[in-house]
Amino acid sequence: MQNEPVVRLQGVSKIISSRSLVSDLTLDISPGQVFGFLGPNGAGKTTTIRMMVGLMSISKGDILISGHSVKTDFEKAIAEVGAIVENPEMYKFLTGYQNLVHFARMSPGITKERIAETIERVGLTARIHDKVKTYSLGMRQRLGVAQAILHKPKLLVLDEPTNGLDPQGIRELRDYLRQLTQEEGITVFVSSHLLSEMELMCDTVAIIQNGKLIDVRNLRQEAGADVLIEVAFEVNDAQRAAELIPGATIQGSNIVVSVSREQIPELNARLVHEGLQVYGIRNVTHTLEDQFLQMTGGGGIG
Ligand SMILES: Nc1ncnc2c1ncn2[C@@H]1O[C@H](COP(=O)(O)OP(=O)(O)OP(=O)(O)O)[C@@H](O)[C@H]1O
Repeated sequence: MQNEPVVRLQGVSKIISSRSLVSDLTLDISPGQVFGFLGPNGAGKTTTIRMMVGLMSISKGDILISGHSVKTDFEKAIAEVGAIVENPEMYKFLTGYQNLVHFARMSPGITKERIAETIERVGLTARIHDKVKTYSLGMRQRLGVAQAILHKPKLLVLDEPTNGLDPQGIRELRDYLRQLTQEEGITVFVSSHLLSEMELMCDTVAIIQNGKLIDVRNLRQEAGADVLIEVAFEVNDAQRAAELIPGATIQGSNIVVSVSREQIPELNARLVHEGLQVYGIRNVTHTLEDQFLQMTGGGGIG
């Protein structure tokens, strides 16, 4: 199916010794994007990922990967996944290329051409015949990603991939993950506790705290006519203004209304036409940062 979600979390919970680590996560991830799973330390990101890739059992609910249940159809589900959850296994005294060839032997059907293509995709061509022990952290990670996508999975899962990378490394990661979605049609699922990185890297971000899903946001919506923003009009008579504008709520001397950008001058004209004084118009849409700061009490972003 064309629009089938790559990942579907259906009421997923993890309970260990009667403690709930993850509660009732429900979420669909559509194909071809970089999807961010954002939350402070201990929020339940790794637990969720471990359930997605079969490293931990699911206490309640189910996870479907390309329509296959991780619970009841694990082989098919996991065939669609490439992941780096713990440090990928690599032989440091072999070259990157030798590592990939060795790894490819374990999965049937991976050709030499596919290995070459994958090396290209992760930008390791220039150093692939050097020993892994000479690689930087970023290069080891690229090799790990190459290993993870050799079998052309639909989903690539990376747990905190920016940890330990310098700003240049983070930038490169962002660029090649984006390219992977375009060139391989793969969906990338990354977790992080750093909002600033997620905002630059991801098309959609889900926020998790204390094991619960707080919000899911599309970060790539163009500011167009169909995007609603919250706008406050500061007026001399909020009561009357609210009567003139359907759906408006009163907040002190302001009315707040969800509108498209194009409607703002229209509403302003209506208020003025009805004899109201408009002292100010402000966009009060909560940014992701507002929300994340509120949620983490101000300490969660880097
Ligand atoms: N096997 C386990 N048994 C008991 N508690 C666990 C287990 N694994 C994780 N936890 C607890 O579950 C909570 C969520 O942990 P998890 O590792 O999923 O968080 P996280 O969002 O990935 O955070 P971090 O970025 O710090 O890894 C934490 O309080 C952790 O101590």
